[in-house]
Amino acid sequence: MIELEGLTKRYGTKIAVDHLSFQVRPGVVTGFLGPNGAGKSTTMRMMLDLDNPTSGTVRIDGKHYRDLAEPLKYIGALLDAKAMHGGRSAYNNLLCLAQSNRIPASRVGEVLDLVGLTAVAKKKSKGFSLGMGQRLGIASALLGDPEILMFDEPVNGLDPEGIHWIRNLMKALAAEGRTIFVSSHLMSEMALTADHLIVIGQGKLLADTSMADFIQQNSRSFVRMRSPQQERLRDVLHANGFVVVEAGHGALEVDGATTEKLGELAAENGLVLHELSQQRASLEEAFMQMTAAAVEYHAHGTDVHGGAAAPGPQWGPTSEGA
Ligand SMILES: Nc1ncnc2c1ncn2[C@@H]1O[C@H](COP(=O)(O)OP(=O)(O)OP(=O)(O)O)[C@@H](O)[C@H]1O
Repeated sequence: MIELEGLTKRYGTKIAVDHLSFQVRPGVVTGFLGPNGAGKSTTMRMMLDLDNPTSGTVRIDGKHYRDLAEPLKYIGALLDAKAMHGGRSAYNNLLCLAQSNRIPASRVGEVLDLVGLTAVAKKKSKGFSLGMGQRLGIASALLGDPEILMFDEPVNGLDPEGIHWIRNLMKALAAEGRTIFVSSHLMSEMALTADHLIVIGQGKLLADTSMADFIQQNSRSFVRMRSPQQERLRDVLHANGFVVVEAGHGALEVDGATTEKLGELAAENGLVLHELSQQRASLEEAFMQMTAAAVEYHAHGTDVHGGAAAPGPQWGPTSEGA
């Protein structure tokens, strides 16, 4: 368990992290999202005592990081995969880390095997590709077999096989009851990996909620219908009080209804349907909807909503009521 209370970081007049309070719980993968410059890396650095908070606290299983005797056995982190000593082999990089945390040398071979780097264990890490460096960083995070793991952009530079591997690794580690905290800019990937989300914007907490609730609360959900008898279908829907939007290509979009209800209504009226499908926005659309006002760096002349069909933004933290 990781607990943040009122965590704040100022750089001069800039508030990078603004009174952040949340908990990262064991047994699930928690995604950490926010637009560029939102304060994710600063927050993660403070969690690992790599940066001092201006105010507020972070507790790792109830303790401050600097009070953990052998921190790698409590919390493993991949923050910057390039932080390894390039002149040392993959094996020696991990061995140094293991020795400083009284971790047996046999564990080095185990984690190299786990991340698929056994064949290049003796090679200097400066010759590693981005993906290999990322795997080495993940190996170092796993070295102490910690209960808590933090990954900043872990799929950066990984090929599809590597992305699949890290996704399953994170899920498996969470299923073992570990606390997994992961940031990523790849929304499609996050949607497949995370169960719970912490979203920040301009250093402030915007959401602390389950993935399903986040998408539901920040996007429009509707049923899409197509029929060769479109006009009659529209009349029937109107007569039954539904709000119908013409979506082009002969499709109608109906808000606030289930596919069951609309299918039955069509059948009662002898209407043929070619399509009846529940549509829900993606995590990416929901994310852009929520963070639109908190984006620090906009590209000029670009619609940041990317055509997301959604009502006006909802502000303030959302919560599962946990
Ligand atoms: N050492 C520093 N000195 C001054 N400002 C800083 C420093 N580190 C970060 N910042 C500022 O703090 C804010 C948060 O930065 P941070 O890197 O934590 O955001 P982020 O969410 O990780 O961004 P990204 O997604 O782009 O990596 C930014 O406005 C950044 O410019």
